[in-house]
Amino acid sequence: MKKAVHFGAGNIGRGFIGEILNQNGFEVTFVDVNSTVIDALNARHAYEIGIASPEHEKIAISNVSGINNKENPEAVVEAIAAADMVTTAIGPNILPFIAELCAKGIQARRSAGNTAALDFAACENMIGGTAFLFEKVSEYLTAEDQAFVERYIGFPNAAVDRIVPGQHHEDPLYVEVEPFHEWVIDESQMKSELRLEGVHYATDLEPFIERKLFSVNSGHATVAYNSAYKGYKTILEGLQHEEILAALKAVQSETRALLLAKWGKYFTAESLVEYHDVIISRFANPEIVDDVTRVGRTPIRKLGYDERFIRPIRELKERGLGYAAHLDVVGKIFAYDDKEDPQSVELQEKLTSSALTDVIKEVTGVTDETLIEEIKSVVKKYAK
Ligand SMILES: NC(=O)C1=CN([C@@H]2O[C@H](COP(=O)(O)OP(=O)(O)OC[C@H]3O[C@@H](n4cnc5c(N)ncnc54)[C@H](O)[C@@H]3O)[C@@H](O)[C@H]2O)C=CC1
Ligand SMILES: O=P(O)(O)OC[C@H]1O[C@](O)(CO)[C@@H](O)[C@@H]1O
Repeated sequence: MKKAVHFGAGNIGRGFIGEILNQNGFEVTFVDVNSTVIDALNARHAYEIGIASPEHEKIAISNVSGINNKENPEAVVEAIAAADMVTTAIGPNILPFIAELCAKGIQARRSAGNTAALDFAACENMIGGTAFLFEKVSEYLTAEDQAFVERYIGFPNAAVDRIVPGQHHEDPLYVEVEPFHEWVIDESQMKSELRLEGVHYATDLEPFIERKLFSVNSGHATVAYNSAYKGYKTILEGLQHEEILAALKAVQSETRALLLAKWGKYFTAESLVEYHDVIISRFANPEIVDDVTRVGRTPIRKLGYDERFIRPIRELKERGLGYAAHLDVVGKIFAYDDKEDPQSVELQEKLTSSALTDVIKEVTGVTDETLIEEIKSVVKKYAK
């Protein structure tokens, strides 16, 4: 049986990556710091996924186990040494913390003379997520290890799309997911010959990951921050408000203009409208209760230079295209106040203790003075 190691036994890990790996006949070892989940995986070696649709289909997942990387890092190294595939879904901020273990796993393969090709795929909401992981892993590799990686280990970028909301069930392993799913891996960066059913292999990931990130993630975040601003608790509640739906459609329209300008070879205006309409219906799935706080989590990350708002704004501006709808959401992200979210607390503290221009520069990385002034004006407009 083929073996996969997956970092992050959370929502997307169990609710999507685990399903695809299981359907492809893999034995999956989940690596996580959550001992409740890891203990349950080792006790049952199985779990269930529920599909959030009127039919409420259930999918049984088997041949799974877990390792707590805090308590048993050596077991993770051994698992990577014997793996046929390694994936992650732990959040972009956490990737640096697993880099050393990944490097040790690679070194263990090299010491054991295991020259079977292996790919690492980071399945995070991030452009160049696996490349970022590789950069961090490289910090722990010697020149000899690097030569080994060059021959046998691939770090293909990937994009995953499935809405898996926060889970509140008695069973810590049960996970409810939307029916839609899409997993794309950049085949040109792979070393292994393994190809999975249910994964789309592309040689040009960039247009597809940008379409996904700037449509699903920018769109969802637009609904979340607008909903938070108006005091709604769930995405579905917020979407009932016509101004919020209009804000989403305005962001989508700017996104289409950018995607067509950059990637007109891949997409038509009609196909993008269809893609965006499907996304609205996914956000409005009545079977899913998705908290605004989940979709709005980590606002400092989401205000990043290459993230879902600042990057499209920069790229639209460079092309002389409109970006008012994106900019409006940026104002509401700065106003986002969730006492349970450490980044939201940090952002609000920065706003009270430092000059606004400095906070904008630090958080967004923007240096264009005109844009900084525009951001300042929306931040002031929505400051509470
Ligand atoms: N939930 C969703 O709908 C989607 C999420 N994603 C991406 O997948 C990633 C994970 O998201 P979710 O599954 O929603 O989050 P989650 O919070 O449910 O899962 C993350 C898991 O990582 C674990 N973790 C945290 N620090 C760790 C460490 N140092 N070592 C090992 N495990 C650690 C947590 O305990 C948790 O189980 C994010 O990058 C997200 O953007 C991508 C597409 C869809
Ligand atoms: O995981 P992040 O980057 O915090 O953003 C949450 C996002 O995850 C998703 O659930 C799936 O991509 C989106 O719907 C949402 O925008």
